[in-house]
Amino acid sequence: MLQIGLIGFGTVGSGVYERLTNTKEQLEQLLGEEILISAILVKSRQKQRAADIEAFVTTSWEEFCNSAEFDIIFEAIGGIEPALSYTSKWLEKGVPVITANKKLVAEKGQLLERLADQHSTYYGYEAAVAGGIPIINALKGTLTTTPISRISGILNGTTNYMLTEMIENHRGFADVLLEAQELGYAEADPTDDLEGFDAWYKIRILSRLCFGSWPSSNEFSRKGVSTIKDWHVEIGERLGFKLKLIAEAWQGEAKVNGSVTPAFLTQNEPLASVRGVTNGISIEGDSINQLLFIGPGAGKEATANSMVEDFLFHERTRHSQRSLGTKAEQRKESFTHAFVFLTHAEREIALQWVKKNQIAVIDTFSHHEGEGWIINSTDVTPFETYPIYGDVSTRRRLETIHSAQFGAF
Ligand SMILES: NC(=O)C1=CN([C@@H]2O[C@H](COP(=O)(O)OP(=O)(O)OC[C@H]3O[C@@H](n4cnc5c(N)ncnc54)[C@H](OP(=O)(O)O)[C@@H]3O)[C@@H](O)[C@H]2O)C=CC1
Ligand SMILES: N[C@@H](CC=O)C(=O)O
Repeated sequence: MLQIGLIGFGTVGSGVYERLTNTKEQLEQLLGEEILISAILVKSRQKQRAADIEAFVTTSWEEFCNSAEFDIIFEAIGGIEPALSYTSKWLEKGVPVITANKKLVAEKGQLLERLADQHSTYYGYEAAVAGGIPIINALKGTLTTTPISRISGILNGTTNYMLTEMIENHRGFADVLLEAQELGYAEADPTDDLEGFDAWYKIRILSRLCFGSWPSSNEFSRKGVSTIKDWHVEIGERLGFKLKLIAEAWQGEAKVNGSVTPAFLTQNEPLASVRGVTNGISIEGDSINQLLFIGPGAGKEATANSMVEDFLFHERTRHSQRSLGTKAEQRKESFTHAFVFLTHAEREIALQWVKKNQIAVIDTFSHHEGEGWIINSTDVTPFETYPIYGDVSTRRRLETIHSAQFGAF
């Protein structure tokens, strides 16, 4: 009999319980043995739990550990501690651990993978990136030697859901955030979603799989959605762009670069049509051109499905691993233009700034709160600036129309 331990019984943990219970027969057939959810570890003594949980539920770590001879542990509590100590304990005993905890994987994945190797077991983190999309095991299992030059995507379901609702249904920020929390999409502290931490953990994990080494926390930049104003979004829409929180990592000349930032996408960029809680991931390389993965990025069922499939993947293909010796292809900077937003009071300074730096402004839009300028530069500007993804080179150039203002370049 295969004994299962669940650490955490919130949105994801309870989803894993339901998935295991509802597909028990099928799983037992596949695994060739009976499965039993032996114990569940939670934090709060006060919380009401469903009456029909057929497992020992405890708030005591010691009781949990002594309650069974576990063959597999699912961790869905989040954060670094105590998840790190709990995970280490089971890996050291040679028990595989399946997690959805992207923060722990991004910050301590190197250590935990080493521990798993040393004890000939498995640390599975399929569900930690992009909820229901099987991207981790696709990279490990079927793209093992494919050279990759860039990976990019919409990796946070909460903010994509919020941006979609705010733009398409004109709803307020606080209202949609509350809904995303009620739907179980947001992190325990939603600052992780809003300030881009969640997507930043995920792109660091993907970067490790695509380019070989674990990026440290200061190597990838991060900007969340909290600086975005309604009028930035409105101007972007009027000029035909979609605003998305984009995470990317690419192989530069000397090192791997990475970032998380709100960005404006042209309509024909595949990720521009990724709406709601859906995530999208694009993988680029010479031999594959572009692969796209689109699917649910958060939520109970999708994430629990990934955790259970991760466990089965391990059982079937114990030795699958992306060859981290795969030579990565180099990429240039992945955008050439940016959107600059200025208040009307900043206009004169901005005009002087573009002239002094010989930067071409190729389109503008004026709003009662300020202006949006599309510039052909990727440099840091003194104004609120977001990259543009997609080809804007054929846009109407302004210098002939406004040469008196912008100067002719
Ligand atoms: N929600 C989602 O859509 C997704 C979440 N994830 C990740 O999954 C993990 C869990 O998220 P989610 O299910 O949403 O979180 P929840 O807040 O819904 O659930 C957390 C669970 O962990 C338990 N817990 C928290 N701290 C401890 C502790 N110290 N000891 C024992 N139990 C503890 C809580 O206990 P109690 O019930 O007593 O409060 C609760 O059952 C996180 O790492 C998250 O990033 C990944 C993909 C998608
Ligand atoms: N808070 C996360 C949950 C899944 O990883 C998100 O919104 O994407």
